[in-house]
Amino acid sequence: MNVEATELTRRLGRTQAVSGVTLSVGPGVYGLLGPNGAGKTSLLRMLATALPPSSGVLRLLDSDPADHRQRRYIRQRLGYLPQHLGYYPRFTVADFVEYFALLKEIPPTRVPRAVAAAVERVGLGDRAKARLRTLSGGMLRRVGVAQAIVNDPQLLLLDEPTAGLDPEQRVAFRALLRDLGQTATVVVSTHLVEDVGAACSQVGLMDQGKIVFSGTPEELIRRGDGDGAVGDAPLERGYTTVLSQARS
Ligand SMILES: Nc1ncnc2c1ncn2[C@@H]1O[C@H](COP(=O)(O)OP(=O)(O)OP(=O)(O)O)[C@@H](O)[C@H]1O
Repeated sequence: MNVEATELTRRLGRTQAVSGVTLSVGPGVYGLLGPNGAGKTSLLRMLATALPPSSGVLRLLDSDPADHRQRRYIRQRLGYLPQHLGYYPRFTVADFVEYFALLKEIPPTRVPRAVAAAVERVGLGDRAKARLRTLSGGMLRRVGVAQAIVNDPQLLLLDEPTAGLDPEQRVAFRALLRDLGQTATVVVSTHLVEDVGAACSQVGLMDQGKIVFSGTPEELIRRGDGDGAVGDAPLERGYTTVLSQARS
C-alpha cells in the first residue's frame, strides 16, 4: 500500500480538522469527497508531507515521513497540487514546471524532456512559452497539475484539480486521471461527484474530520438506493444518505 494511515489526527488552532482517520490506499484513483470544512485539504497536506500529524501513524511509499532521510525519498516520488498554489506571474509555463522538476531532484539531463511531457499531458503544449500572467484560471490549474506530475510520481495528491476547468477540459482531465492511476496511487479531492463516477476506482467520504464511507463508487451508489435519499444523480443520493446517517 502506498498510503497507510492509522488513527491520524490533526488539530489546527481550536479545530480538530482531522479526527482519527485510518486509511489504506494502493495503486488506482481514490476520490475524496466531503462537504466544506470536512478535513480533506488537511488530510491531503499530511499525505503530502506538508503538515505533520498531531497523532497517529503515517507511512507513505513504505517509508516514514517523520524521518528526514525517508521524507526526502518520499518527496522525490510525490506529486502534490495544493488547493492554493502560488504562481510566479513572469515565469513561462515551461519555466515554472522546470522549477518544480529541479526541486524534486530530477537529474538535470532528464529535465527538459520531463517538462515537455508534463506540459503536453495537461494539454498546454502550445502554451509552453506563455507567461503565467497571461493564462486563464483553468489553464493555471492545468499548469499546477503539470508541476505535480513532472516527476512521474508514485504518489499523486490533487486538491480540487477540476476547480475552474471548463466541461471539455474536465472530460480530458478525467481521462488523464485514469491514465495516471494505471501506475500511481492518486488521491484526488473534489466537490464534483461526476469526477468520482468517471475516474475513481475507490472513493472516501469525509465529514467532520472522519472518513464516514470508504469503498467503490458502485458501493456508494448502492447506499443511496433507499427511500428518502436526496440528489439528482445516483452518486449524489449515496453521498447524501451516508452523510445523513453519519450525522444522526
Ligand atoms: N490554519 C487553520 N487554523 C484553524 N482552523 C483551520 C485551519 N485550516 C483549516 N481549518 C479548519 O479545519 C477544518 C478542516 O478544513 P479543511 O480545509 O481541511 O477542509 P476541506 O474539507 O478541505 O474543506 P473545503 O472543501 O472547503 O476545501 C475546517 O473547520 C477549517 O475551518
